[in-house]
Amino acid sequence: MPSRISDAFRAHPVDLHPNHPDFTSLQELPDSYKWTHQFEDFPSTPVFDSSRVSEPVPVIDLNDPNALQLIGHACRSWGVFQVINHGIPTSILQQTESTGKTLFSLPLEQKLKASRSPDAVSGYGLARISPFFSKLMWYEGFTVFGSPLGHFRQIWPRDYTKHCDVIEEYEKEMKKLAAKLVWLMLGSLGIAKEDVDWAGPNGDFADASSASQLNYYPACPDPDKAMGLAAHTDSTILTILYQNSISGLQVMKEGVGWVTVPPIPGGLVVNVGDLLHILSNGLYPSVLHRAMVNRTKNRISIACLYGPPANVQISPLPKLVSPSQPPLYRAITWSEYLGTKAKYFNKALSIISSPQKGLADVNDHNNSVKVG
Ligand SMILES: O=C(O)CCC(=O)C(=O)O
Ligand SMILES: [Fe+2]
Repeated sequence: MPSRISDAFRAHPVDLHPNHPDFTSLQELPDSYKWTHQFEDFPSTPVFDSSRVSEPVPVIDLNDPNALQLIGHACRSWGVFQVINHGIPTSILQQTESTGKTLFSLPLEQKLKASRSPDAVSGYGLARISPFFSKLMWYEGFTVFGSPLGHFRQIWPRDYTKHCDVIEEYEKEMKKLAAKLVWLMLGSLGIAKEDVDWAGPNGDFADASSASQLNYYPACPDPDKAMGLAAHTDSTILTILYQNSISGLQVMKEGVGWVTVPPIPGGLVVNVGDLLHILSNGLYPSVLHRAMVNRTKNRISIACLYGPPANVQISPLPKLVSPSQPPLYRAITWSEYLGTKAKYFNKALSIISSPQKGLADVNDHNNSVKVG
């Protein structure tokens, strides 16, 4: 059983590099990138009820005195919301975006110097979820877990320190915001600091782990047939996503279908991840989401993937369990969950459902089905 985050990935290597494309050289969408409804793994065949017009994804002002209730409602009914007045200086978000842009604009051979090795977490490469789909995604990404120094030195032999500083500052701010959001999300369920022993003596989640995921979706010659990042839920407690001004993120709203989350100036998207789904005993569903691409514009997004210390057992919080609400999931560490996700992808939550009925479901794997 993996005891560290990196061990979870080492146990499930994903070989991503041999055919890494240079998107700038492709004038037409190759067949291997064409996602169509004819393919059974096309992940966007929602049960779409066109008679129901969706409300927009909630936008919550963190200075609003009702923020706690609004967050609770958003988590329960959407599993996602946007926040404004979150306290992260715009300059930090802009500088991080600029580092991302600089990185992805480099020639392919330069980026490949920082390739993520098959059994590692950090580095440049395709989407980690790629092996679960027969079609390729119009996407490139760079994951930072721990220090980016080694990779950044390869990419920018001269000015790597500048970019390392940007990422470090971004991560520091994001971790602060993430801890605040976790308490708001749990607080809206009546959970107090003393109910979460791994939050640390000050309740500041000092031992929490996080990774930064830079996502890049180059302009695409045939965006209606392409997929940026296929439908998935995040294996986190929560994810904070910054998107540049180009729209692309969509979330699945039950009974409605895919709903676009439009970028709002200064706003950040907050996703409920699988581990919060578990902690909340299913009250807050992890949100199924995907990213679409654009014909003329390059899109960048930056995700802060926030989780607990790697070895803490995560299970439905005792306050949310009762004889009428038995625990839906067994206890699991983040490392172990990442290993389960790497193996079973969107079936991971049902695999750890309690009592262990999930194993029987493994064979009817269907990527379009929301788990949990
Ligand atoms: O680019 C986006 O909008 C989504 C990114 C995402 O889902 C992720 O990084 O997990
Ligand atoms: Fe995601």
